[in-house]
Amino acid sequence: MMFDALDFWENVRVSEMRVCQVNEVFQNRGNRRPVHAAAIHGNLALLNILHHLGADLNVRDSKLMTPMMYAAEKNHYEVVVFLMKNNCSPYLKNEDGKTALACAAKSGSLAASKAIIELTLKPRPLMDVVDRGGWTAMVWAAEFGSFPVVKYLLSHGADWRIKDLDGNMILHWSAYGGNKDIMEALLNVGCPLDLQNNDGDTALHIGARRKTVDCVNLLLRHGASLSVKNKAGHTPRHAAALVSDSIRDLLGLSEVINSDAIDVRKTEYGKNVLSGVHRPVSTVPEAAVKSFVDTDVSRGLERFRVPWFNSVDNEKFPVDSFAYIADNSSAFPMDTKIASTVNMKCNCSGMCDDRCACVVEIKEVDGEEATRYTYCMNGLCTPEVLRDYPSSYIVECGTSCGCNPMFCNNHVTQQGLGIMVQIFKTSTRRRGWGLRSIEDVKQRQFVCQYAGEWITRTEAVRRNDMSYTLEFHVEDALLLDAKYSGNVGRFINHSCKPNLALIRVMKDKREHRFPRACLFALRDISAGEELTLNYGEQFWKSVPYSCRCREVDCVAPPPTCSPVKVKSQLLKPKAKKMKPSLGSADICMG
Ligand SMILES: C[S@@+](CC[C@H](N)C(=O)[O-])C[C@H]1O[C@@H](n2cnc3c(N)ncnc32)[C@H](O)[C@@H]1O
Repeated sequence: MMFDALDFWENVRVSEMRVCQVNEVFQNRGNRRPVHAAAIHGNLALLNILHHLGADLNVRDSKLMTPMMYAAEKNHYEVVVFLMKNNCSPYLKNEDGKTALACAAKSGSLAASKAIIELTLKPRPLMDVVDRGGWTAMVWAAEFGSFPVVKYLLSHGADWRIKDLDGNMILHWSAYGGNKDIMEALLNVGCPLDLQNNDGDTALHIGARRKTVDCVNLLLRHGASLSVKNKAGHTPRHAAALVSDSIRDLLGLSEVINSDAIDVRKTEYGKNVLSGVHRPVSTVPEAAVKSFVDTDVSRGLERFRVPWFNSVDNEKFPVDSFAYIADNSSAFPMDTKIASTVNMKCNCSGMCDDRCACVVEIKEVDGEEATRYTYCMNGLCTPEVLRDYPSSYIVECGTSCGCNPMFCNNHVTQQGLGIMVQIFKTSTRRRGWGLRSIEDVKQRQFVCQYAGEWITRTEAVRRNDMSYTLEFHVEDALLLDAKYSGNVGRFINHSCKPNLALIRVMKDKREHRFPRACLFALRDISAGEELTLNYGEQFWKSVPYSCRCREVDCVAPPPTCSPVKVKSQLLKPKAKKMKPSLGSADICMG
């Protein structure tokens, strides 16, 4: 027996509530049950009681809505978390075919969207579920103008290429919704600008018709075509003629906007080029505008897609020249025995705090306690990590720790890529491909790992190419080589004024000997900037070419030795004894 939760929802005083069954169906209220009411109202306590009394949490009302869909729609994220943890399926659909995630996205409920994604084991398929109109959750967020939700879903790998039943892509819906930030984010990941739907309309036709001035302006700046005709034979100008003066003026001025908007050579490091979809303009020689390819170089191994882009020449990205790995690997059985006082396991439950054994360091000599370099609540590494760089290192909680990786914020680098990046062809000879960010990055934010294969020095000599090799100055350490197996880190070029720091991160005993090399932002980095690292003096002493970072204060010395000498240097045992402990060690390239 249970009191009427629906009365509770309608603010009827408790004394006036009537008693009802836990699973009673209220036919006069769309076949909802008490659990629906508790979810709609965000009443977690009531939901808990109902659950303990045996209420079914996955029940549907006459519109096939589950309690989780209602809670998601209203952004009651604690209720969503509770339902997810109590085995409610995020894949159930309502009568329109919408999942709870789509309900959350449509109403701009960021916290609820996050709760669903983070508590779903493999969230990518869930994000790409379509409803009866062929719309994904992200399309709903774009139409209803929720930039935070679109950004979150995009950054977690939601597929922007899915077309709806009318052949619209999300860019069409974003032009319809009119939110310029959403449109910019979509253009930045490579949404095709002039794609036509089943009626032949591009996003520009739709923006013009809907009078979404900001979006029309943005589309024009990215080079959207004014001459594409839809099936009725109308160009975007025709569509605009049916609407307001502001749009007509905008389209009338479009040639002026186009002629000075995008110069590939000027903006190679700028935002515009990231769209990869702009058309050649008069200032750019035809041959200089090449390809943007939205394959995922990581082949699904990263939580964000990794596209490549070449606006410089005809070289295609060498997909098969290396195997993509998201974490370090080794071809050798590795001796992981360590003599260490470093604590590598905590007994926390749920979320760790500053008493966590992974975070607190017991000093060897006097038994004093100190806080290690770790992360702030917002996920950025602490300022001390960069202050004490390169000797700083981070200990994260690992698989044998008691905490819950879902809630503990000491697992930052274990989720793969930290930001959305793009591999691009640089325009400087010798620098080849590089890596850039396609979102703004905060100082101290985790960017990515430098993943590679652990190899011995003998193997390094056999490979005879130190271009992708990281050396950890730790006693009898192996070398980390990304030549044949690596991740996006292997495309990071050197700069004498770098924007990334390479920090050692360990999460368990094995990683104490073989730490992961993780890259954190040394300063705020804008979307479009190339990500760079300082390879260290040793690297420039051993290569037969000089640095071409183009920094004004480039300090790389001119070439001093031949490739043959590099090889013979490698064969000799190191003259200087390697640094004995992690605490004082640093890492360098080559
Ligand atoms: C780790 S790889 C970086 C990715 C590389 N650009 C590619 O296309 O695969 C290191 C190599 O990039 C090139 N490189 C990186 N930074 C450079 C710089 N500042 N000047 C000249 N060459 C650079 C050198 O050939 C170096 O051996």
